[in-house]
Amino acid sequence: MIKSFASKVQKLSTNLNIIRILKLIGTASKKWMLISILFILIESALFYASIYLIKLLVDTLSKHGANNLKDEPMVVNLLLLAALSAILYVSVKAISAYIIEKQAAKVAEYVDDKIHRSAIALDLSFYESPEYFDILKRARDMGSDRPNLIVATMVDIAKNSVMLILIGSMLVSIDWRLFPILALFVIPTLWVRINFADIQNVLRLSQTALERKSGYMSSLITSDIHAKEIRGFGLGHYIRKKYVAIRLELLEGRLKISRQRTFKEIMTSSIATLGFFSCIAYIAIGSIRGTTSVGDIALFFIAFPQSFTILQNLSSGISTLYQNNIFVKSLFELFDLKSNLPEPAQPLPLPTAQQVDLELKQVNFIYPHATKPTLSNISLKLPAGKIVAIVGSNGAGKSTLMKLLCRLYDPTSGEITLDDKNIRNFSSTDYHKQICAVFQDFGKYNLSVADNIRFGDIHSLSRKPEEIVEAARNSGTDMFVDKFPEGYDTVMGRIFEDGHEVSIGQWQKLAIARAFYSNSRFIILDEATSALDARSEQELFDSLRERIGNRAALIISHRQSAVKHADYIYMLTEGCISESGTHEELLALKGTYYQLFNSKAGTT
Ligand SMILES: Nc1ncnc2c1ncn2[C@@H]1O[C@H](COP(=O)(O)OP(=O)(O)OP(=O)(O)O)[C@@H](O)[C@H]1O
Repeated sequence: MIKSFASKVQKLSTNLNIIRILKLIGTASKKWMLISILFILIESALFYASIYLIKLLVDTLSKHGANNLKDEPMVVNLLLLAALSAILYVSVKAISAYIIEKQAAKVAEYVDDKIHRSAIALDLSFYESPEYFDILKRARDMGSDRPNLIVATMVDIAKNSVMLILIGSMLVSIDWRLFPILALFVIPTLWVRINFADIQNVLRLSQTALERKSGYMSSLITSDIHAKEIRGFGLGHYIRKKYVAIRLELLEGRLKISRQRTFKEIMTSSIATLGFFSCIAYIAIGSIRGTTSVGDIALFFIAFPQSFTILQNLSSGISTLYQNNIFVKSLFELFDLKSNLPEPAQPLPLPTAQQVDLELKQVNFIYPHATKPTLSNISLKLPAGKIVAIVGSNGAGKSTLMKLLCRLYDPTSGEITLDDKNIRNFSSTDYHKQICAVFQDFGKYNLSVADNIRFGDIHSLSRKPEEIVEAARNSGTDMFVDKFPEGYDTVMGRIFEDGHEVSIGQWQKLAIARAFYSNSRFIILDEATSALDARSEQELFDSLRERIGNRAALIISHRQSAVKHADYIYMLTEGCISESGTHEELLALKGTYYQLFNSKAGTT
């Protein structure tokens, strides 16, 4: 057991990330960390002083007897000092609690912000990976309370360690054997707690995916997104039962461990209590035989239960740290994740010329974790000021190509160039400003209409409010916004009380307005008009060239009406370009493009 305990302690010191946690706490609130340390020292010193003064008092009383008037001032002084240090001790303890709360709040704020910063810095591939979601879930599960708990536990461990040294030295002054005997009896409790914290951590790791699944089931039942289908198909109770089954499975795993731990804790706590009473018996015998002074007996009865409590507190503090280590580890894992899109050491300046082309040259792409390529040997050009379209059946790779153009992923091989320079040579912030995309699953921001449009160019300070109105007009958004009493200040969506819900097509117009508002050189529309009525769609595409000004546009669509005006069209088939040309040329070819738009399923 001793060997196993030693290896546990070693594992504990290497695995607990203590240094890194301390660094994190220091970075989050250096001032409050130093104040905390100061208060730990003051509190411990006062605690020691108040106990030691009582020992001196008892010694003085027992030496001369209470009727010795000569010692009266001394007794009064000792009494006053003991009372004063006890009052100071409780006051400092109360202030310490406030300091810990303040420090913990600072750490929680810092951790929260760092999680958000890390999540923002990661590229899209992390959001499409289950492993990343597991890390993110555990890091998010830190919650706002867990950093508080960790800070409070660390402070508690520090305080208890200092007190243990002070109280231990008191006990050693009575009899050196007392302290090691007590420690020896407490070790099994610590061993069991660490051991089970370890087992619990392994269980938590293995349960993360299932926890996420249960969270997903719960969100299906409670979210507004699925509310219609859940009711329409009567799925509510089916999903609820699945949720309950998962929760039961999770609970059973945890309870199994808790049952084993309860049994072992009863055993080890009994051993510790036995040690406690053995020491009392030892001192009681010493006092009967007259080998221990009355002051020492008083000191023992005050200090000994305290040292027992301190040892217990230390053991539960360490096991709390150990239990929370899985979340701390995930937090640091999240902080350590690096984007798969490296930034150039010396980014090139963006081209200044008006007319620059965006080009894919022999691009191949395989999704992370996928086994076969989604795009193979793609070469296409989006010339300055031109409108280019990409068509293809479901799963052909159109949206993937768009993700590469937006540099949400880097090609596996081949290159994408802007003005003949590989886009990897530009800083991603600079490059992202060159491209603006309306995705199939575009964002719906429950904010004002103006904010929804302004998000297209949020960093520019020189834009005028009239430009928001112009973008709204170009996308057809003005037709419904003008009817709102609060116009562009109207809050969209129904999440907030004063929100105004609009139709999916109207949301889509708002997303297009956002793209039009942006100052990018290139606009990509991926099925961006799928929810628009036929007239609005036709109007938009018929005059797209005027609406986008001198920018180039890439249109991804299944509809002939959306692509027929394009200067050039690429047909994508199973990740490869199978045909290319103008609308008329492709129809004349009578190949896949022709079949797509002239088959019964084809849309016009
Ligand atoms: N995140 C991903 N991870 C792995 N594979 C993916 C991922 N996203 C898409 N794929 C694969 O890439 C293929 C192409 O998907 P993509 O979304 O690019 O097709 P699409 O042409 O836009 O289809 P649609 O017309 O239905 O929108 C899919 O069949 C799928 O197998």
